[in-house]
Amino acid sequence: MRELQAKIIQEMGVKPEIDPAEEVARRVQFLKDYQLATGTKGFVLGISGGVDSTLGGRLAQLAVDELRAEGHESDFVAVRLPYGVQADEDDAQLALDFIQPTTTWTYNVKPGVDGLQDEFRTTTGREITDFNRGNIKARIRMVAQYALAGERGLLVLGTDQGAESVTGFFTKFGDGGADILPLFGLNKRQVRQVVKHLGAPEQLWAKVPTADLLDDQPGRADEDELGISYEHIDDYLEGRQIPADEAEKIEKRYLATRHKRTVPVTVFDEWWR
Ligand SMILES: Nc1ncnc2c1ncn2[C@@H]1O[C@H](COP(=O)(O)OP(=O)(O)OC[C@H]2O[C@@H]([n+]3cccc(C(=O)O)c3)[C@H](O)[C@@H]2O)[C@@H](O)[C@H]1O
Ligand SMILES: Nc1ncnc2c1ncn2[C@@H]1O[C@H](COP(=O)(O)OP(=O)(O)OP(=O)(O)O)[C@@H](O)[C@H]1O
Ligand SMILES: [Mg+2]
Repeated sequence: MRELQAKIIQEMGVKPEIDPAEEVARRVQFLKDYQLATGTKGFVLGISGGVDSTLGGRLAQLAVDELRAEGHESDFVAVRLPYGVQADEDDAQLALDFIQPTTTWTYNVKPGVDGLQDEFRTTTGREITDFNRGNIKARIRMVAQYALAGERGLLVLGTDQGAESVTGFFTKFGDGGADILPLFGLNKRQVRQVVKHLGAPEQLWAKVPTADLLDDQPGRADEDELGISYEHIDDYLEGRQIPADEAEKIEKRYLATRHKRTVPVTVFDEWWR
């Protein structure tokens, strides 16, 4: 195995194979223990219709069901955060049907995003790029979830998992901004495996991953933007050998995005030198 690969696998905590039932039990227990230890009242998570939030949402609801059955106060707020009308709204509704959340809300991020876009133009005299605006969408979703969390004493869940973490394929302080990460340690195919094990319909577990942040290219596949396949990323994280040029692409992204996987850098930090 490549030297950096071994280091990355240790940091990402990905196992070469998993027992889905064991992963569900461990992660539901983690959510329950964390809620009880912090004295909070439950969880909030944006549900996009993608496979990561489908799993994160279902695990949260399973934790809430168990906490309630044990006599604790607990709520899971599943929040739809569309930018106006979402093209794959059907998938989001299917995810909600599967998750069965105690509470479902819809919080349209369009007015917030458009307001910032207008003020960007006023401030700079220029039109914001579609790419940069995509990151604003992800950050406004974070703001909306923290508004709900602050009001109700909830924890914001994040859906960061191994394949996204290693490539830094998330918006810093956007979808990367969360309190706890119940999927961390799984790669993308393991997320699918666990969702399938929990009984989600194929339309959800087989869905092509998309950040879906661009107006110019709606539903653009992550793999297209990344230029690396999830098959290769997953194999790499399971310790398998992949073509050297693909491994180099992953490692280049890993090194360039270290700043996203740490708390803000201070004068005491040396890791970046
Ligand atoms: N070396 C360094 N040390 C400390 N900070 C550094 C830095 N380099 C950049 N930065 C900061 O980081 C910022 C760039 O990071 P960021 O704002 O995240 O922007 P960036 O990484 O350029 O873009 C986010 C990427 O994540 C993808 N994404 C986003 C959201 C969801 C998903 C998904 O899979 O669903 C994917 C999105 O498609 C895009 O490719 C810079 O503007 C700068 O402020
Ligand atoms: N339209 C949306 N509505 C609600 N939440 C969203 C929306 N888009 C993104 N999110 C939130 O941002 C997170 C990161 O997006 P990401 O695309 O990585 O995950 P996903 O859509 O759940 O799965 P996939 O990566 O397979 O598309 C989501 O898990 C979800 O919590
Ligand atoms: Mg998505």
